Amino acid sequence: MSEQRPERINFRSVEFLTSAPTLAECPEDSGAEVAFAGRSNAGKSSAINALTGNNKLARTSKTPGRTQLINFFRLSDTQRLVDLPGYGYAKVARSMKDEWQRHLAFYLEQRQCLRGLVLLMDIRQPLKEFDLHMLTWASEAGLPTHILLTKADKLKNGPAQNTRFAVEKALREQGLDSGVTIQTFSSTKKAGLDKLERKLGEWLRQGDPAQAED
Ligand SMILES: Nc1nc2c(ncn2[C@@H]2O[C@H](COP(=O)(O)OP(=O)(O)OP(=O)(O)O)[C@@H](O)[C@H]2O)c(=O)[nH]1
Ligand SMILES: [Mg+2]
Repeated sequence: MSEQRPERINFRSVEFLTSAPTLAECPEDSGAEVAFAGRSNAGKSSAINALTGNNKLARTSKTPGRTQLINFFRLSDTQRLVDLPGYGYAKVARSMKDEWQRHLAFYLEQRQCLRGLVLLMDIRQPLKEFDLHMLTWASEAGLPTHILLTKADKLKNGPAQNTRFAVEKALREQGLDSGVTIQTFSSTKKAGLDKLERKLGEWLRQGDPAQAED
């Protein structure tokens, strides 16, 4: 069986595209998009920077809730990465949180170009309420999800993999494991980048006429 090896996506060619205050103001719903979601401070912006090799691209912060706009990054004319605002920011009013949750659910369900969701969780506190909401929405929308257990550098090697097994088991038990893949990750140590790149490449090339086999 001959396997075609499509060209790797050059994540380093990334450029900031636009910020949208609401999902209604997103760029045109065409091409292919992958969104990064997760609780505030989970490391979404750091992961995008590590992936693209550009530490100045997405603003990171020790203060949770730094990313309040939906930031779009362009990889090519038809491929984008999306940094979603963190959820679970204590200082945001309850009504705003509810509003944001509605937007988020709408985006996951309606956005045609959305190929997959990267869901980041701090490896020291995975599967919080927000994460389960996201997994439920993604599952309902039939959206493949790749979980990054971030800040794995904060743990020793063994326990990091044990956490992954525990999360996999919990998802199976809750019937939320369909279409979900999981890996450990560290932006600071650049650990797990290859696996993440492969998953994103798989998603972003879907439906790309340049990659179509005939
Ligand atoms: N040790 C370690 N720290 C990390 C890692 N990834 C992120 N951090 C730190 O965690 C904090 C939050 O990272 P961000 O990337 O800003 O998190 P975010 O999910 O974008 O946060 P919001 O924009 O507030 O939603 C920063 O101080 C980062 O330096 C990691 O892999 N290892
Ligand atoms: Mg951020």
